Amino acid sequence: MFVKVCGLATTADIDVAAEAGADAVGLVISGTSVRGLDRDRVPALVAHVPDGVVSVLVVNDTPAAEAARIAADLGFDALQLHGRAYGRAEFEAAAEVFPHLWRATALADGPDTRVGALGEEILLLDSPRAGSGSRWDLSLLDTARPEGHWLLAGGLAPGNVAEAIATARPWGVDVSSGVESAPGVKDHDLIRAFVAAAKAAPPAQPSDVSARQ
Ligand SMILES: O=C(O)c1ccccc1NCC(=O)[C@H](O)[C@H](O)COP(=O)(O)O
Repeated sequence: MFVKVCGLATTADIDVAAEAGADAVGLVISGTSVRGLDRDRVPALVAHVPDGVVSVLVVNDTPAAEAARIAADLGFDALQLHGRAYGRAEFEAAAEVFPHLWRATALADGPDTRVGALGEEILLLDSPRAGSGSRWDLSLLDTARPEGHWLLAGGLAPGNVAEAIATARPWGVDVSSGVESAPGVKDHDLIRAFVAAAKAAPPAQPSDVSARQ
């Protein structure tokens, strides 16, 4: 089970996630998120991500091509374009600069659920309110379940991730609010507990596929 911990804010957060066994960590640049980092802090944080852990730049209101340039310049491994602001044209513009794109969307918005439909390497299905800790109706997957490299997100936490994996059968999971002690403040014990619970859950898909390019 591929596990991403999102919205990290300090080098200690990164160390804990990596030591716990997270496969990917997300750093958020956003004018609307409590987890939005001052841009001058991002270079040191991404440089701190150890080899073997996928560093993901997460944006929701930065123009896609600009975000792609930041991802390329700072040496991120992937760029997660989050929300309805990013359509095919934005993905194509970003891919010209930086090819390792992840598409984050809400199933309630009726997106194309084929992984790679907009050229992305990974599809992330989230609640309509990203980063809010809100769960969503996983029965929507019954008629629109993706295949391949897709992550389940939205209101996951150490205590519900195993059940969510069993229901949704994703390739991986993503968490932010559920491993925090307060909005934007990561709780290191919760990160450890989340990664352990997700890794212990029986995989619903083969894990022999890697997201690292
Ligand atoms: O985390 C945020 O604050 C955020 C803000 C704007 C766009 C995306 C954001 N997060 C992206 C993620 O990948 C989150 O981990 C995902 O939405 C799940 O969040 P949560 O329900 O809080 O676990």
